Amino acid sequence: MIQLSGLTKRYGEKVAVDDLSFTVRPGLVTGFLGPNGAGKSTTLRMILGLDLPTSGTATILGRPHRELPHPLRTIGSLLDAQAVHPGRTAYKHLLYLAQTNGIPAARVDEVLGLVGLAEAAGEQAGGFSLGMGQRLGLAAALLGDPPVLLLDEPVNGLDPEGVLWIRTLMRGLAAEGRTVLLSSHLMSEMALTADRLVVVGKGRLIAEGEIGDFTGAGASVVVRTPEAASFAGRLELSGACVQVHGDELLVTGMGAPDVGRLAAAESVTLFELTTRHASLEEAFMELTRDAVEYGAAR
Ligand SMILES: Nc1ncnc2c1ncn2[C@@H]1O[C@H](COP(=O)(O)OP(=O)(O)OP(=O)(O)O)[C@@H](O)[C@H]1O
Repeated sequence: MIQLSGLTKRYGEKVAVDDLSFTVRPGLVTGFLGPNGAGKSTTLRMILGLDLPTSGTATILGRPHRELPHPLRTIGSLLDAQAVHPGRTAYKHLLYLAQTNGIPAARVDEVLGLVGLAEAAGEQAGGFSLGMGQRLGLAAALLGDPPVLLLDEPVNGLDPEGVLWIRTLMRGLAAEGRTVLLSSHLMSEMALTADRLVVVGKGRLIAEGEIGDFTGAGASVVVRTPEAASFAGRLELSGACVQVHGDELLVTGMGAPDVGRLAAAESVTLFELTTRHASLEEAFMELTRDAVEYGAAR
């Protein structure tokens, strides 16, 4: 469990994180989503004790990071996968981390296997591809077998196979009961990976909830009927918003069951009755419309 309460970070006049409060629960993948400059990295750095909040608190299992007796065994993180000494082998890099955190050396081989780097254990990290670097970063995050994981843009720059691998790994870790917080500006990726979303813009909380809450909110119903014009009028009388395109109606403000019931009551023939969910991308754009720092002119 990660808990943020009134978390705020100012850099001079700039408010990077503004009174942010939310809880990240165990057993789920929580997506931390926001446009560039929204304050995601600053928030993650404060959770990890790498930046001090101007005010407010961030706790992991009830304690601020600096008070954790065994940080790596409590929270594993991946912020910048390139932050590895280039001349050190993958094995040595992990061994050093293990030794300085009271983790048995045998765990190094375990995590190297877990992330698919067993073969490359003796290679210098400086020669790693982006994907291998991400795998090594994840191995470090998993080293202490922590109940909480926090990853900043873990799929950035990965090929489709790497993306699928990370997605499966994240879902598996959450299924084991761990708390997984994943930042991203890729809403399409979040739709496939996360159970819950926390959306921020300009440092502030914009929305949080289950993935379905986001796509469900923008749902519309497509109706095809030979009696389009008259049925549209009837729907509007019942409070729905209707756009007519030939024999097709796009209905908002009324769910498919109610549209179907009304059609039955009025003996209207329907050729199609389909709920169309807004994509997460559409929902995200709508939510963050006013919070994009440097968006294209509209
Ligand atoms: N050390 C700093 N000094 C001054 N301003 C900073 C500093 N770090 C971050 N900021 C500003 O705070 C805001 C939030 O930045 P942050 O990197 O946390 O956003 P982000 O959501 O992670 O963005 P991105 O997706 O682009 O990484 C930005 O406007 C950024 O310019």
